[in-house]
Amino acid sequence: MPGKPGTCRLQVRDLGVTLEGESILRDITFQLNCREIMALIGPNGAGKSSLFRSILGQIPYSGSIQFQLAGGYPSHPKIGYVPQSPSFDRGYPISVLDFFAAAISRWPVFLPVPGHLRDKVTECLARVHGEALIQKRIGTLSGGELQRVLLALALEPIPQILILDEPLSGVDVGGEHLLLDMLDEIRQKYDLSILFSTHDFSTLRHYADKVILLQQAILKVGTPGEVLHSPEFQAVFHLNLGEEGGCAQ
Ligand SMILES: Nc1ncnc2c1ncn2[C@@H]1O[C@H](COP(=O)(O)OP(=O)(O)OP(=O)(O)O)[C@@H](O)[C@H]1O
Repeated sequence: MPGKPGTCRLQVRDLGVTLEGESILRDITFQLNCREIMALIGPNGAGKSSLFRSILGQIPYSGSIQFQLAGGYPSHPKIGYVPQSPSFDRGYPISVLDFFAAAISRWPVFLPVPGHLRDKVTECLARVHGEALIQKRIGTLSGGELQRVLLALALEPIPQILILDEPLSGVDVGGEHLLLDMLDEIRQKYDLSILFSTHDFSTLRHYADKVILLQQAILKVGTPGEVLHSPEFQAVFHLNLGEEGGCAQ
């Protein structure tokens, strides 16, 4: 379901980022509405992660980032963040339960997890249909399973905005659809907005309400069709995806 302008929204205006004297982002203005799924695309080094990091308050920026609740009241949003998939050593001995318990409660990973904490972890994993993963070793999870665990972590507590940095990388095609269907379910169930970056354009039509094409500045914003068929998109990626879009990388 597309976003509902006029209710809550994230408003980014004239955002600029300069790191080590180099301009990374400039003139970034866009709006993310309630329940909207927005995809951020652009070549390597375009500034996608930097934009996320500025919204998260991790790097300095110029311009403004504001969040308004329904009724137009300014507020500090709760933001859930799924970083670019970390890789774990296959032999890493920590279970999903230990990892999760340590992350949400600072419970030491070398102590047995008490019952109430196990129940909490089970409840969190259930939000992503991941209860069955609780005893698996974190290093043995597939790309899609690891993304689900990281997503469950970002949903505790339930945020108003969910940001995912390349959630589809390292996930196979079947897993991609599972994950994106889950994001769609989550935004409706918890009434939140989602901003994610991707290099996979084949899923955009089905899952994104809006797409931003970024290369230091916003080159194009619109529906997936509008962006994928724009001269700006073809110029940046030197390709023509035809009617149905395709898959880069
Ligand atoms: N801490 C930093 N100091 C200086 N330059 C940085 C820093 N972090 C990122 N950059 C530069 O900012 C630019 C944008 O990087 P960023 O990671 O935001 O791009 P991206 O679009 O997420 O790329 P990718 O698709 O490869 O993940 C790059 O040129 C990068 O080298």
